[in-house]
Amino acid sequence: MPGGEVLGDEGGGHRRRILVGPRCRSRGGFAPSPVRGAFGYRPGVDTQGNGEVVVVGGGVIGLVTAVVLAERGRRVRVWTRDPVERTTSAVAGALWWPYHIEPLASARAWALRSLEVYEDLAKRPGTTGVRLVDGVMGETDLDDVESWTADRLTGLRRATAEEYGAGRGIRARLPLIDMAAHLPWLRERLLRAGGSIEERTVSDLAEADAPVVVNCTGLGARDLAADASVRPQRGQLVVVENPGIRTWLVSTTPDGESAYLLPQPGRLLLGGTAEDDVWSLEPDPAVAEGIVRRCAALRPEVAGARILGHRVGLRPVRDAVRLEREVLPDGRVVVHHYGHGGGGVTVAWGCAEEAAGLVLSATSS
Ligand SMILES: Cc1cc2nc3c(=O)[nH]c(=O)nc-3n(C[C@H](O)[C@H](O)[C@H](O)COP(=O)(O)OP(=O)(O)OC[C@H]3O[C@@H](n4cnc5c(N)ncnc54)[C@H](O)[C@@H]3O)c2cc1C
Repeated sequence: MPGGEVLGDEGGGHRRRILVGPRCRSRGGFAPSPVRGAFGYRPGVDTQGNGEVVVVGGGVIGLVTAVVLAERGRRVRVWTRDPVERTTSAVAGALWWPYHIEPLASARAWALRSLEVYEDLAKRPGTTGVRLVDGVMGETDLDDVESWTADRLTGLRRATAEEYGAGRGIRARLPLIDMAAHLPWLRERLLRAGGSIEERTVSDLAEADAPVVVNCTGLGARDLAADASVRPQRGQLVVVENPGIRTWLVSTTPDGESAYLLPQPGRLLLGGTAEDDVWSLEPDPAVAEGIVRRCAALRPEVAGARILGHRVGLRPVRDAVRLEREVLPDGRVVVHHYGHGGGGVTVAWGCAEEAAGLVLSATSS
């Protein structure tokens, strides 16, 4: 991993690959703390004031939350079972649009806040992986979109028949994020802000030896927070050589299947599927064939494009994103922040700021 320093790599039960950045090294770093007390927490430690936070989960939600906290002066350690490249977040397309995420009103507000951040990051696309790209969202009414985006979308208008003959749609310039570049960039930003990242699997949130723990484990919260209401929604994508498509396109067929084309640097992503309660991470060849067929019906040049690979991810869907504070019996605070469904990238900055607010109010009261 570029930029970070690996401090430790222990054998035995826990993998412990720890990355720290320059600010962290200069002030002594975050060595892994020994396990203390019945819950791995040292009784009698200041539970309010020392500003230290453990964020469990290093997907887009955990990393952005950690960045916001670290840049607001908190000492932040991220504990993640998987390196960023193997998270659901790394599978995402990732177009800015609140999709399969509830409650919609909050998701839209978080999305609009995140839009501001992404528009700024898009000034440095080569570094951040964020670009503003034109495209068409099918089966969508202009009035509906205008009602919640309040003039915030660049170039928003009805799509012409030439742009989208398949039906009604809107055209806009939206953030399209290359997660292969963006997640490592977020990781570096966190390290630069003094945070650290440790690869370790947590079996109990009380293991974290900090006064505040933020639970950003996505689907992992099923076990970690004993929350069966967060469920997998399987999504499959096909990665092809780009035959020259520069704009994104999202469409729904009359029988409710989705088809989307997202041009990313060096490749074109074709989607997709949304299968509730399916756990398999194996790409299904028949599903892949259907995706290519649906996309080729929209953009015929895709039909012969060389397939570079297949991707599958499990969206952590929930009736509502869980963003709330829980006080443990020993006085420590857990902020739960998971269940972002198909819109985690879209809302990341808005809801991370809200999560950070819960953390900061817990440590300042
Ligand atoms: C095919 C597909 C396309 C998508 N397209 C888009 C899109 O265009 N736009 C958009 O906004 N969103 C999109 N999404 C949704 C988006 O990917 C998710 O909403 C987002 O990745 C959720 O992020 P997360 O950080 O909560 O979860 P994850 O990325 O799953 O991260 C969870 C983290 O928790 C860690 N963890 C879990 N359990 C434990 C444990 N016990 N101990 C330690 N660590 C643990 C994991 O290792 C990981 O680091 C798409 C998803 C899929 C599958």
